[in-house]
Amino acid sequence: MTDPILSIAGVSKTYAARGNAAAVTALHSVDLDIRRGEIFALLGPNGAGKTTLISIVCGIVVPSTGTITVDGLDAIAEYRQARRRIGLVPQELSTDAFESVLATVTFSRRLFGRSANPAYIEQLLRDLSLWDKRHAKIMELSGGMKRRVLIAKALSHEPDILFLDEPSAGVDVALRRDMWVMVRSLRDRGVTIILTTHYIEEAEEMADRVGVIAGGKLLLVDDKAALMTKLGKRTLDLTLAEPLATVPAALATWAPTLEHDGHTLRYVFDVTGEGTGIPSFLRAVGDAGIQFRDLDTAKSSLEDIFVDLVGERP
Ligand SMILES: Nc1ncnc2c1ncn2[C@@H]1O[C@H](COP(=O)(O)OP(=O)(O)OP(=O)(O)O)[C@@H](O)[C@H]1O
Repeated sequence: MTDPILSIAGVSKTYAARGNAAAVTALHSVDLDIRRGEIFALLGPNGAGKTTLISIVCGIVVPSTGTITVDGLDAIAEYRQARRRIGLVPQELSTDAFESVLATVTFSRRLFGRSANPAYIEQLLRDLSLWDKRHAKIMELSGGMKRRVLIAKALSHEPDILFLDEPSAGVDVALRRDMWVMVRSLRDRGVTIILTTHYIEEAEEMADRVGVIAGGKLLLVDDKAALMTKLGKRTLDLTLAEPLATVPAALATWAPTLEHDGHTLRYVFDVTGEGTGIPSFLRAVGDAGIQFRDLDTAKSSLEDIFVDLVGERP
């Protein structure tokens, strides 16, 4: 791969035992390279280690082992320079309740040592529909507006990499839509986006590549399309002219099932499997004298793939 913008190598994290709580290993030797300009979705159930990984990259949590390189900079030894490249939209807003929107976002930019750029901040607030609220105090804003402020803060210093931690959690439809429009336009401008999610649809809709994490282990990383093809299954449903009581022995090779009280003959196959395929199955159906009225095919969703891998719904 050409020159990743972010490289995570052998990163583990064990939170030490405290009081009655035992030590927790939240990450087990994670290796991950993020490509310049991609939208990467880190998909995993609660407690998988997503937030821990993001927090390590952003310098909020210290890893137990491993290295992180941000655009060629060591994220620990060259923390300030590396951190300047990164914007983080956390799950919750923790400070600034009494500040105005404009002051908060302007201050965030200064924190990263960037010179003032009122025109950029104005455009950012306009893009996030916050300009009319620029003089409002954070505490006066609705939950959705506070989320928008978090995004504005994360983008205030013009980062090259944007992390979105569970961007859709507790967000209404309008904000979600605005957010995705914005993410796509940021990507078009060359910003690399990494989002964590346990919503499959989000990964399916937005990501160029997907990484599946569970129990602190990165189980796989692949192009979304390749993942769907490689691991995807296809279902062929035949709506039968006459219902069947049992699957005819002649079709045993394909192991189809009967659904809807015998009205549907369902054949599920692995797209990469040997000897599978619709034509041979349909020939066998014809040879067995089975008539059908309709035919429907469907690909498995990322959700089905995830359940196969992780053994639970995200
Ligand atoms: N500060 C901490 N001290 C001890 N254990 C922690 C700490 N933070 C996280 N953990 C544990 O590490 C594991 C991974 O948690 P993490 O928050 O990274 O997962 P996550 O994938 O982001 O989950 P969620 O989707 O629920 O936010 C969990 O078992 C969690 O309880």
